[in-house]
Formats: sequence, structure tokens, C-alpha cells
Amino acid sequence: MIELKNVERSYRAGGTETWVLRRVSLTIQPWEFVTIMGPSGAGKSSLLNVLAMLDDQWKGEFDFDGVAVHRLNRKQRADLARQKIGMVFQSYHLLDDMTVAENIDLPLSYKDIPRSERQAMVADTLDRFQMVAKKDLYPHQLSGGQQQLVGIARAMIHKPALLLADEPTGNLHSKQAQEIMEMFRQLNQEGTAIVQVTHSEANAAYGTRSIELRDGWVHSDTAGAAEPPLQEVRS
Ligand SMILES: Nc1ncnc2c1ncn2[C@@H]1O[C@H](COP(=O)(O)OP(=O)(O)OP(=O)(O)O)[C@@H](O)[C@H]1O
Repeated sequence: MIELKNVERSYRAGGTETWVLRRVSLTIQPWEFVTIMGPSGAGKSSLLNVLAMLDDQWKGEFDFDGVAVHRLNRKQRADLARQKIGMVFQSYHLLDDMTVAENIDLPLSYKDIPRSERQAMVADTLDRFQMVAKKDLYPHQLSGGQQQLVGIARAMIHKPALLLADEPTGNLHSKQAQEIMEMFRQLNQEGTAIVQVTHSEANAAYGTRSIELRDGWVHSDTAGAAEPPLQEVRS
């Protein structure tokens, strides 16, 4: 589903170039629930931004469902991302002039879904996230945790092919965080690939594969670790 080959990203500031992703090559399958870990500054958010198709200042190859993302122009990339990807941002990225219900509805507006069905999906999602009473409020009228829930609801409502989440539960208390991770697990079992960045061991435990970045390099990757050892295959 996702294939990155030698993806590199650097930032230039004051004449010096700082590398944040170094020859990252990864394959992610549609059924995977991947956790990206690593120390602060290791490049985790940068990698997520590449996968989210928000960043185009990188080198290398990125294939998504057979589409060569590195060959798309900005509009084609944005269209593909809107159709296929849900993203939970660390800093929520809600639209300030839209209500909670309108923010949650946004991904559906890019799809060809009848109005009545859309309304039912939004109502159902508001209910699941216990936000019905808040549906007409604007983001600035919500707490940080409530804004985070709206961001999560918006990323999940259209059952994207790929869900990306950057510290998705950082502002939630542990019970809420656990409920969100259960929702992620269910979404994954229904066919959404998930890539989450987290420092939380509890959240990481929901993943089926763990990738550790250090200084922009893939330092370790548990992919394949669950495969049976060679002698078992032979016997
Ligand atoms: N817009 C930018 N301009 C310059 N440098 C940047 C920019 N964005 C990120 N960086 C640098 O890239 C490096 C990797 O940042 P990134 O946010 O990907 O790390 P991270 O692993 O997600 O860290 P954290 O766990 O603290 O969120 C850091 O050294 C950061 O300072």
C-alpha cells in the first residue's frame, strides 16, 4: 500500500543544511498498525508529514496504492490525500470558523455522499465521541482535550484507507486515551492502515509493528519479527 524508497528531507537555515530524514525505505501493508517511536527531533513528525502528502520538499520515491506520489503535482496530491487519508495532528488543526459538526463533516464533503447520509454519519460520530451537546460550538469554545477529540473524529469519520496520528491522545486522560485506541484498533480491523507517532508505551501496545527513528534514520523495525523462524517453516 505504501512504499517509501530512499526518502530524504532536510531543512536549510542560515546557510547550513540539517537532515531530518535519511534514506528512509519502508513498506506498509493495508492491514498494519504501525507505531513510530524515537527521541524528540528524530524526524517522526517529518515522516508523518511526508506520508500525509502535506510536505513536498523531500527527495526519493513514495508509492501509495500504486500511485507515484513523487510525480504528482500539488493539487493531485491534495486530492489523493483527501480521498484516502485521515490525519490527527498534534495541534488539532481544526478550522476556527466552522462549528464542531462542520469540522467533523469536512472529509465527507470531499466525497460523493448523499446529504442525508452525511448528516446521519455526523450525528453518529458526534454520539460516539459524546460531543452532541457541543456540536454547534466553535473550536475556541472547547478545551484542548475536546478539540483533540474533534480532530480524531474528523480523521476517522470517512474510514480512510490510511489513518495518520501524531501523539493523538496527548491531551486526553488515560481512560479517554484507551477508548480512542480501542476505536483505532477497530478501524484497523475494518481495513484502515494506521501509522501513529507516540511516546506512550500504552498506545504503542496497540500497534502491530514498531519503527524507531534516530537522527532521521530507521534505527529498528519489528516488521517480519512475527514471522516463524526458518526451521519451523521447514518442519
Ligand atoms: N520547519 C522547520 N524548519 C527547520 N527545521 C525543522 C522544521 N521542522 C522540523 N525541523 C527540524 O527537524 C527535526 C525533526 O523534527 P520532527 O518534528 O520531525 O521531530 P520529532 O521526532 O517529531 O520530534 P518530537 O518528538 O519532539 O515531536 C528537528 O531537529 C526539527 O528542529
